Amino acid sequence: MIRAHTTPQVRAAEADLLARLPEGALMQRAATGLGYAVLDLLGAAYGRRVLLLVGSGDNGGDALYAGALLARRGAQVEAWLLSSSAHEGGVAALRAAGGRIGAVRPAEFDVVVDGIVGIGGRGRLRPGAVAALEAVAGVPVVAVDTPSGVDVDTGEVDGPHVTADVTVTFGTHKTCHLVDPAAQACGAVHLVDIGLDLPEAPVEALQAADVAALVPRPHLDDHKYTRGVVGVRAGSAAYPGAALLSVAGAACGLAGMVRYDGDPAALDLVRAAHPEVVGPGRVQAWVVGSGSDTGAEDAVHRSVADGVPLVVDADALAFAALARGRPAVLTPHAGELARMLDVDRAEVEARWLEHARLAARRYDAVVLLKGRHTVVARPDGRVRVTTTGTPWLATAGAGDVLGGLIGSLLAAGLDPFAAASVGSWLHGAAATLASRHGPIVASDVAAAVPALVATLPTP
Ligand SMILES: NC(=O)C1=CN([C@@H]2O[C@H](COP(=O)(O)OP(=O)(O)OC[C@H]3O[C@@H](n4cnc5c(N)ncnc54)[C@H](O)[C@@H]3O)[C@@H](O)[C@H]2O)[C@@H](O)CC1
Ligand SMILES: [K+]
Repeated sequence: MIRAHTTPQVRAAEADLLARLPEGALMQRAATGLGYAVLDLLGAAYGRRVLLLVGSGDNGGDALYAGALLARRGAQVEAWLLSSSAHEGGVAALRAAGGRIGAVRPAEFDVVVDGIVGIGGRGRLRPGAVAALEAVAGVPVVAVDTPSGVDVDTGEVDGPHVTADVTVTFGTHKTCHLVDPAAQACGAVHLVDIGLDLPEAPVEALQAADVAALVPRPHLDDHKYTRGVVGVRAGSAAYPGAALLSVAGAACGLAGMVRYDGDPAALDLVRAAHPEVVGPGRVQAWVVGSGSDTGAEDAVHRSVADGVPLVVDADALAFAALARGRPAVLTPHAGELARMLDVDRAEVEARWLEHARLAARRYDAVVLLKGRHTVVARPDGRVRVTTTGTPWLATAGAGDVLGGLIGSLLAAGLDPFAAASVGSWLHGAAATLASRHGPIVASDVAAAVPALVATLPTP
């Protein structure tokens, strides 16, 4: 599991550790990890030109000590001090190692180390920092802890900021490493363990081993009914494709049986594509999805009345309030969530985390906000971010497959938060597997799920 802690949580853990360690030890751990990560990126130190952008706090201190490490290995290291004060010990260490400090001449650098601000950054970057970033545009950047200029605890971005190739963070991940748009500015994120003892994280991201432990697997004495039956109410005579794709997602094999209870006109098409699908009957979870035409309200009503968990997607989201307080997963994209909350789409896209949490609270249900890094929020504010996927997944019908997949996990017994986060992880990973860097369509994603599940480590 990747866990992202808040700045106050990190500060508290840091204070606890600082009290038990010799002075400067924590920063040495951080700076050493940072120095080696820069070395990794450069391939070698000797003769390489490294520019440190140094702010006034400990983030700059980390950059200076890492610069000293690189200078001792033969790199030409220059520090551009962006504030009237800088970490004194770090400045002395860099000087002692042969690094240069002061006015930086226009020169070509192999890498820029962004030590402007980390978890102590407040508000927009100051003009001097912005000018420095413009002067080094195009040079690969390693960000220290967080890309300067992004909001660490929300993942929001308001104004100029560093766009890093690599971000080296310390002790734990921060929200900005997972949540867009800030996550897009991080590049590859490398975590250096500095020994912090941390509480439960409010934001996390499942990894393959976590999914392997959560994904339902049949027991020796299971039969199709004990593995769970998922029912699909999506599609119509006018929109049979939505029925086919929702069923494709539900019929990936993670539940024991799939029932289709949509428009009878679509049932023949569904059966032709998925002969294993049966007609209406008892289920352990419903998927009420897209293309139900005018039948969406009735479909949500009947599914809620059944008392089993449900997925509410697409057209049905207009009636999501009917599922309030039920075990439900609502699966809007940004535009749909904007309508559910009566705000502009741009506001949702600027503040993913806030809006996903707000909707989960307001609808008293798990909300899965679809995006590059999908955000799954529980009413109590706990969040999982999906980091699997490929840009090729932005294709028609992919959401229908996701809804069906989550429904099958609900039917198999996963709680709504687990079903949504595991389903989203599998959906993204299956897309990557199917795509192999090339184009895909939604049915390819569903078709790749069984092979993907087979590659998961056995827990
Ligand atoms: N907390 C921890 O556990 C550890 C923290 N370390 C480093 O320490 C950093 C935090 O250090 P600090 O608390 O000194 O804070 P930072 O260095 O992140 O930033 C605070 C400084 O930047 C200035 N500043 C704030 N907002 C600014 C803006 N928008 N534009 C320009 N300057 C701005 C402030 O005047 C202040 O001096 C972490 O990000 C990490 O890099 C590591 O050394 C080791 C462990
Ligand atoms: K930084």
